[in-house]
Amino acid sequence: MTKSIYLIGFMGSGKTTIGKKISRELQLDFADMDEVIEKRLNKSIPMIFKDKGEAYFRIQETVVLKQLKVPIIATGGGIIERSENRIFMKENGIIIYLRTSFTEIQNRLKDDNERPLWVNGDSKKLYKKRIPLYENIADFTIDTEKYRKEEIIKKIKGIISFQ
Ligand SMILES: Nc1ncnc2c1ncn2[C@@H]1O[C@H](COP(=O)(O)OP(=O)(O)O)[C@@H](O)[C@H]1O
Ligand SMILES: O=C(O)C1=C[C@@H](OP(=O)(O)O)[C@@H](O)[C@H](O)C1
Ligand SMILES: [Mg+2]
Repeated sequence: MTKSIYLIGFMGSGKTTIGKKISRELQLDFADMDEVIEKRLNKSIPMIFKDKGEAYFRIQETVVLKQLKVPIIATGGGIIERSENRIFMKENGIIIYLRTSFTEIQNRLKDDNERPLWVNGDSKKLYKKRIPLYENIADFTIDTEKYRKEEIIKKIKGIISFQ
């Protein structure tokens, strides 16, 4: 395993779920960036946003991104917000974009209250702003509605086996 696999995509696209499954099936180390940040700060994401604000969270994201050296990394949906994150992932990894329609995201996150930017603010506007950012840096794009989870995992396994 030379380069890390970065899973990117909007909130609810399945980065955490799929990343965990792949790491289990391939016996590869995995990191979910949100989990790493929550453990480091001993605070939930909502509490970090509430107590420290989004800007502070974004700084923590960049610090963690640059420190993580494991094969499979599930990023947070906003990792593409900062250009230094985009550049770092492009230079240090293989980027797989889990593409999901906004309607499907709404279905998956309808009861969610763990994502401050989903619960508050204009998530549709955020979605539209971010899609080009995901698309521009992706080395591979997988439609998470067109394929079942098992098929998504099989595709990612294929990408890993070729690198
Ligand atoms: N391919 C998929 N099809 C249907 N539901 C999914 C899929 N991937 C993830 N989910 C569900 O969507 C929700 C968000 O998944 P999660 O892995 O936390 O996404 P992310 O880390 O990208 O925000 C969870 O309830 C999860 O079970
Ligand atoms: O889209 C975003 O800005 C965020 C997505 C979340 O991760 P998931 O994409 O895993 O939900 C988490 O990093 C935080 O709530 C911010
Ligand atoms: Mg996640």
